[in-house]
Amino acid sequence: MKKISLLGATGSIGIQTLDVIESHPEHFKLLAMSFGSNIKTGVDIISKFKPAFVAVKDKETYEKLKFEFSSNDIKFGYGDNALIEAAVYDRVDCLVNAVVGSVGLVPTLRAIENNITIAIANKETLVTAGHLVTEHAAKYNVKLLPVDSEHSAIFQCLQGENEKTIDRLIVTASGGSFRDKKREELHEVTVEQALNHPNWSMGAKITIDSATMMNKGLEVIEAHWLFNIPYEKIDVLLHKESIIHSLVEFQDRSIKAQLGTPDMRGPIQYALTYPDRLPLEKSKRLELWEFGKLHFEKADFNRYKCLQFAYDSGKIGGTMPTVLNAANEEAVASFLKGKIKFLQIEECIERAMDKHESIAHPGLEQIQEVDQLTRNFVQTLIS
Ligand SMILES: NC(=O)C1=CN([C@@H]2O[C@H](COP(=O)(O)OP(=O)(O)OC[C@H]3O[C@@H](n4cnc5c(N)ncnc54)[C@H](OP(=O)(O)O)[C@@H]3O)[C@@H](O)[C@H]2O)C=CC1
Ligand SMILES: CC(=O)[C@@H](O)[C@H](O)COP(=O)(O)O
Ligand SMILES: [Mn+2]
Repeated sequence: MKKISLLGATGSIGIQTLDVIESHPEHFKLLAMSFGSNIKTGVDIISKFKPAFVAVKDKETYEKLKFEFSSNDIKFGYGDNALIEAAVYDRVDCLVNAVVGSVGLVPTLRAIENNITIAIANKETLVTAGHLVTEHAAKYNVKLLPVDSEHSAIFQCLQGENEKTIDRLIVTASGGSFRDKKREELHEVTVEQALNHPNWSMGAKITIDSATMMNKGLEVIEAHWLFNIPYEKIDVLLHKESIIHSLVEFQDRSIKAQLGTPDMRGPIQYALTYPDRLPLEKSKRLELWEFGKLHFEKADFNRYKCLQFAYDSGKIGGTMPTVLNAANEEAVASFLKGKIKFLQIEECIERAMDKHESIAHPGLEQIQEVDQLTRNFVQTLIS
């Protein structure tokens, strides 16, 4: 029985992780969880799964939960320390980090220090401080298992392979909600249009990232850290059906790909069962004849400027990816609130990166300081 802590339980990945846990009660037990402030969904999850510890973002939500579950034996906490407490609770076997944003960084580092296997969906943590996370994982001999569909695909392609023989990673991209629009048509697009992803139902932030193609940029940096591959050997391929989840090319020009219907429960479950597999309940079998054709296009870096920014920041390294990520988080949150237009997201990121001089080999405090300064700077551009 694997004891699991789940950060971001009320989110898109969180709910699908709970679905996987629920379908294999003999294998998985939810011991601790966290969420932000979606109390209605949070209460439903707590009532059903009865975890031993629950962390929430703010005191108000905490007080309401304490009252709601006063007759139960469940412990509650709130704020940053509670998020860490949930991550390492009772030395769980596996932390599923499905929170959104760089808030997931410190809990991940603390879980690694407690020798807890990390199933990582929270790509912002790897983008903002990939060197700290991977160095920590190596130091404590802890596994970092990918949940993101592309990285799970690459990870599955690499099973049984010698990593020295990898020639190239090919990360596939759907193109997002505006893939059929020209750049000139993006000036007046709405939040509602941007949230309409063609293939996946996901949280708001990642859906906007997918529309700007920043999601793919973040994934390139995520792949760099997870698989220790230089940026020159990571390509992005437009593939509008999201059926091939990514590919690996080896030195002998052989290419392996991982395919499946777009269903995040597959990668989530694989991270939880690795190196084994279990049946995936209620899953649709992929029948390639239903598609007939699959489509591929070269990624255009002038059309998708965020993709270029991500490669640039990754190659510069140091604190530049921290700036890329923090500026993007701040700009996307403002776009979602209707404060800026869609194309201003990339303007904010470009200006934040232009202003920043990267610090090489930053420690946690420097990362946190740069993250906060970048957010403050982006706010001055918005207000
Ligand atoms: N959705 C998907 O299919 C995929 C997602 N990912 C990645 O997984 C991560 C989660 O994505 P997704 O599930 O879509 O996101 P959602 O927005 O759906 O869920 C985010 C979760 O994090 C919680 N949360 C948000 N902010 C905070 C905070 N400051 N402190 C504590 N908890 C917080 C939310 O709580 P509440 O809502 O209660 O406030 C919610 O439970 C992201 O990094 C994303 O890029 C990767 C691949 C696919
Ligand atoms: C499901 C998943 O892993 C998302 O990150 C997905 O890849 C988004 O799709 P695109 O960014 O390719 O539009
Ligand atoms: Mn992905």
